[in-house]
Amino acid sequence: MTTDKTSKLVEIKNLDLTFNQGRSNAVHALENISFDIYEGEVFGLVGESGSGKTTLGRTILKLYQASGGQILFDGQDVTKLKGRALSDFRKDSQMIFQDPHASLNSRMKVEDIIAEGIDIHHLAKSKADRDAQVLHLLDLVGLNKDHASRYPHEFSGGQRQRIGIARALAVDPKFIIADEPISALDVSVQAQVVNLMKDLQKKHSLTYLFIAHDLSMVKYISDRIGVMHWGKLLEIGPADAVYNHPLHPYTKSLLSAIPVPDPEAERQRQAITYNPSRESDGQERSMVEVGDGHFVLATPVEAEEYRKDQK
Ligand SMILES: Nc1ncnc2c1ncn2[C@@H]1O[C@H](COP(=O)(O)OP(=O)(O)OP(=O)(O)O)[C@@H](O)[C@H]1O
Repeated sequence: MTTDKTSKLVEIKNLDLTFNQGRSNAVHALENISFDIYEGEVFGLVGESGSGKTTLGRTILKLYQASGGQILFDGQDVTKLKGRALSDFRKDSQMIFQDPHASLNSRMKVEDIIAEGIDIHHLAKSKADRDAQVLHLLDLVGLNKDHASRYPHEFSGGQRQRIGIARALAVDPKFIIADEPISALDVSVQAQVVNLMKDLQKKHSLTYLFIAHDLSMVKYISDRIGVMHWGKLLEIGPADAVYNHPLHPYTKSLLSAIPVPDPEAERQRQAITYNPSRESDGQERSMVEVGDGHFVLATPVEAEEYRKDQK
């Protein structure tokens, strides 16, 4: 995978979001999140359920309003987009959802689901052009023309996710947020869908934010990985570094939960329990670069410990 480290497609600066602000049920879902996603990069975002991954994705796409901070897309402040610029942003950034069953309108034919964005953004010159685009998209995702006139319930989970991918690709986007795109699929088809997404990313020079809780699959598709917990980014680094030399105890704990295929290694695998007390001790922490491009949320003292740990 080639990553152009000079060109930032998405810049997230000190992003904050509190749901139900000022009420007793307030949730601080995003806390001072800063990171960039480079053009052509796959950025994997991992963390357990409730850590804020979906909220972060939806906030980047302007589906939720941030309480503070800034999001730049192609250098433009997302919160300030209006009119034509907003419409372009809506076309350039697409989402693939976790549950392909719930996210596809069951009363629409596949061709109309796939062509939704083409219609909204007036990207077809004629009905024949629209049909041709749909056929091309079906082919791209490994489906065929006979599938165009069918309904979502006639497909398997993996095929439905392929329809969701074709729908996202239909408008020729730059950026795709895939929110746990394989979590709802049978293990046997998960790798096929990830491989397809990887191929398409290369072919179409796409940039992905790939959200998942399973680090093993994320490692396979991502250039860099960010680890989230309780609304905070705890660690960011090259995929290999985060996977092979995790720094933050939370990342270590996440990794230790992954089963290993080798039975002997699996027998010896010890799950590490994470003690989150350091996250609520009131100490000020910032992202510190401990290794090459490998950052961890730490106090100066902890940063030293992480540096030693790395050696
Ligand atoms: N619309 C909302 N209103 C209020 N609270 C919300 C809303 N959406 C999410 N939350 C809360 O924000 C926190 C982060 O949720 P989020 O769905 O972003 O986590 P997640 O990491 O994507 O989890 P999952 O893997 O289960 O989707 C949770 O505590 C959740 O209950």
